[in-house]
Amino acid sequence: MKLQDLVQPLHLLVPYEGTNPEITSIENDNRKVQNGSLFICIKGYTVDGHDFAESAVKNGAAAVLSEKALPLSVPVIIVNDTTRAMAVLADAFYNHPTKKLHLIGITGTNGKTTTSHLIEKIFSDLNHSTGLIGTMYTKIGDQKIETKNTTPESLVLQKGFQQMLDAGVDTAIMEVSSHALHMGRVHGCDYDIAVFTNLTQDHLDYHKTMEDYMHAKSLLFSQLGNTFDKGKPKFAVLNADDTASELYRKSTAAHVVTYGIDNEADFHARNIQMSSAGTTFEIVIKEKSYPIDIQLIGKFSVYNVLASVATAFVSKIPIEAIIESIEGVKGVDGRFELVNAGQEFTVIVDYAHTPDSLENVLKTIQSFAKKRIFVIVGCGGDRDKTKRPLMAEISCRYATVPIFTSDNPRSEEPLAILKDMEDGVSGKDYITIPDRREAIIAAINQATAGDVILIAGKGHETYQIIGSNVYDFDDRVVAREAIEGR
Ligand SMILES: CC(=O)N[C@H]1[C@@H](OP(=O)(O)OP(=O)(O)OC[C@H]2O[C@@H](n3ccc(=O)[nH]c3=O)[C@H](O)[C@@H]2O)O[C@H](CO)[C@@H](O)[C@@H]1O[C@H](C)C(=O)N[C@@H](C)C(=O)N[C@H](CCC(=O)O)C(=O)O
Ligand SMILES: Nc1ncnc2c1ncn2[C@@H]1O[C@H](COP(=O)(O)OP(=O)(O)OP(=O)(O)O)[C@@H](O)[C@H]1O
Repeated sequence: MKLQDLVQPLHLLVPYEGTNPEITSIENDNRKVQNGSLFICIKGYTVDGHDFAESAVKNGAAAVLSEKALPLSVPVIIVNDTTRAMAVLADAFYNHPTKKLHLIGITGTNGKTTTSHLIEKIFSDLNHSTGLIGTMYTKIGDQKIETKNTTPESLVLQKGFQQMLDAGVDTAIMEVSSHALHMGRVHGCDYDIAVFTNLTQDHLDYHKTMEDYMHAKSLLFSQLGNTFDKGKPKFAVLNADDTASELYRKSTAAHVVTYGIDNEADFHARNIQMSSAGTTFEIVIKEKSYPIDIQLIGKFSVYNVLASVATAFVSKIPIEAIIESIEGVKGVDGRFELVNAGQEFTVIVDYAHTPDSLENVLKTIQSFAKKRIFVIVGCGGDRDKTKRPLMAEISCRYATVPIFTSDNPRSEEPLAILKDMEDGVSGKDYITIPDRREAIIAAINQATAGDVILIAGKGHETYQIIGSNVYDFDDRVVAREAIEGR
């Protein structure tokens, strides 16, 4: 693609009419630049990409996109915000792939991964070829690729969509983080359906206030309403029981459908009955009631199911097929996952790492636990510090034996993170064991028949980040070894 054509969608104040090289790739990392690349300078959190422009040109860059004038031998195109411009160019370079996909975006504090997996299951059970982008991995057809971010940056994202099309994928389901929305990573994605799960405290290290966090998520819904050229209606699927939905309703020009339990909604759950094996309820749609018997537990699972049912329903999948598919879901990796090695007590590994999700999971455990509840919990380093005392307080409120430990301390001192947690529970009973393996072993060694142990925070993760080192660590493996070694 010629440079002048490529930069046209940027609608530059003064259109670019300089030399017009053929652009063979777009890169924002000078180490990946090849002959003919357009190098985009991004001011990062650790380094400034503008400092690598000269080296990019040496590596073969045919042009550079920058936020300032640079003395280079190739054309330099200047824009105010290279990150946003990169999203527009990536979409154009890969020929607007999301216009050819049925694209579903899911945002919210909790439940994005679970809901996206449920939706993906429904579509693939109906022989759709699906793609999935989220915290656990990116899936393109049958191939799974490890990811660094829940929502990758725009170049990776748009290339991924193009690869999906090449692999015959027709439906892409993606988690959309508030960071990605705020940074403009998903700018240019043509969503068909945007789903909101819920909004509770998280990521205040980045967003600073809940208002800013709530507003960032609204961008998905305003973006949804802006494009009508796919020849089919667009839908915002909102949680009627979460007050933030009001803002998202106002933000979008798309059709709004709601789901809920406590308030009236287009997809309404009633007669919810929970056991330790699963949940039954009725889904009421347009005054018709459909019974469903799922293998997931907790009120939060009912919300995730309702959001998935609503999304599939507005995608014109028959309700009977949707229900059959969801009833077949046994669980999602690292979400309320049982570790069973023949022991007489229950061990659950769950990804709950926000106050709200921890409380939901502990409440659910409380509803069936007959004896003591142990919780092993930590808080991530270099992340929202205000969560720490709250996570500790919730643990002490619901668990008989709260054990505070480490969870990816990163560059922070583990004991300092634990101190922040302890500040939320002075005078309460808890145990502090900084080493996560020792904490798990201690709980398992103390447990007796009928107890429940929740190992919270890491779910599907298979590592522990201490300093800048990444160590192999899987709560499920450690728990199994501890049970076998008892
Ligand atoms: C704060 C943040 O968002 N950081 C993201 C950012 O990294 P960064 O700003 O540190 O980048 P940098 O290393 O300073 O580099 C700046 C520029 O120089 C370039 N560079 C750099 C070095 C070099 O030798 N040559 C070169 O050209 C880089 O390619 C880049 O373009 O760009 C990286 C590549 O796109 C991201 O992976 C990284 O996300 C990190 C891992 C991160 O933790 N992000 C969090 C805040 C995040 O986005 N989280 C959300 C939600 C998670 C949740 O819901 O729990 C997510 O969607 O993941
Ligand atoms: N709808 C929900 N409401 C509240 N808590 C939930 C909900 N769904 C799941 N959870 C809890 O939150 C944890 C994380 O769930 P999930 O991975 O689906 O969320 P997520 O939004 O993808 O999280 P992240 O953005 O951190 O990746 C689960 O392990 C469970 O404890």
